[in-house]
Parts: sequence; C-alpha cells; structure tokens
Amino acid sequence: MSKDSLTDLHQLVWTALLAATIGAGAYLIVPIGPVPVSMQPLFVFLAGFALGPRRGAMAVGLYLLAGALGLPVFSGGRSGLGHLFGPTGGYLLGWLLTAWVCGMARRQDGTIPWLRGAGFGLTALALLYAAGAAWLKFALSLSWHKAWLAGVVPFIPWDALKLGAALAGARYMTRIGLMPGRR
Ligand SMILES: O=C(O)CCCC[C@@H]1SC[C@@H]2NC(=O)N[C@@H]21
Repeated sequence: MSKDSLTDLHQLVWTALLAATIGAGAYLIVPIGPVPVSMQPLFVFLAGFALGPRRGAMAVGLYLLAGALGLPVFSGGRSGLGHLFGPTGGYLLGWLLTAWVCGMARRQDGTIPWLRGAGFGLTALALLYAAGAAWLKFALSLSWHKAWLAGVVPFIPWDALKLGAALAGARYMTRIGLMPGRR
C-alpha cells in the first residue's frame, strides 16, 4: 500500500471515530431547558482541531447523516429529520461550520499554536451561538433576549472548558503522532 493511501485510510478511520464520539457525547447531557448542556461540542471542536477544516466538517457531516437516517446520536439518544430541524437544529447544522473554523487553526505542518487555536476556537464558538440562538428564537417564537438566555448564557463557561480541553487534546494527539499527516 502506498504512503498516500495509508494516510487516506488513517484519515478516514479518524473521521469515522470522531463522528462516533460526537454521537457518544450526546448521551452525556444535563437537560436544563430546550437546549441541554452536552458533551457533543467537545468532540466537534476536537474533530476540527485534530483533522483540519475539510475532514473535521466531514466528521460532523457523517454524524448528522447518521442521526438523520435514524441512528440515536442526537442529544439524549434522539434521531431523525424532525430532531435535526427541531429547536436545536441551528447548533447541529452549525457544527459543520464550527469544525471547519476550528480546523483552520491547524497549520500546514499539523501544529496548532495555543493562541491561534484559541482565536479560531472562540470565533467558531461565537458563530455557533449565533446560529443556534437565532434558530432557537424562530423555532420556539422566543424574543431575542429569551433566545440569548436559553441558548447562549448557560453554556459559555462549559463550552470554554470544552474548547480548552479539545485544543489541548488535539495538540497532544498531534505531538505523539496519533493524527494522520496531510496529503
Ligand atoms: O439536540 C442536539 O443533539 C444538539 C444539542 C446542542 C447543544 C448546544 S451545542 C452548544 C451549547 N453547548 C452545550 O453544551 N449545549 C449547547
């Protein structure tokens, strides 16, 4: 097998693995209202940081496809198009962009400097909140203020921690040579 095909296979395995971990994170939730605190974003951030923009977004795409087709991978083990386009649909679809923007922190040589990672990560998080809260507002006919209170405020400290953990995790995985190189 050539080195390029091995790299492709390695990337494919990690893409599938990270898609599966996002699904596993859907079972680690704290239901606090229409939007739960969940571990899914940790793995979405990790997919972006560890795989880069294209593969990171592919991992999320794979995850969304699995959920849309009926696998119980959305928060609390839910599934289906009804949930994908339900009140939390803005976060779910927004994760494609989240993973992409986190992935942009990854340099050509695979390194992710702390500051660069934090910059792209926080930008990704702000975009995710904008998509998630705007969708929530229209799905549940909330005021902007209520959408902000239910869809953004309670998550900020936890998501900041998840972002830091994902960044540290991706840097470590890259440093020990666990992540596939670029083609
Ligand atoms: O219904 C789903 O499967 C998606 C849940 C979305 C949860 C959002 S993601 C951003 C924010 N951080 C959390 O921990 N929960 C919300």
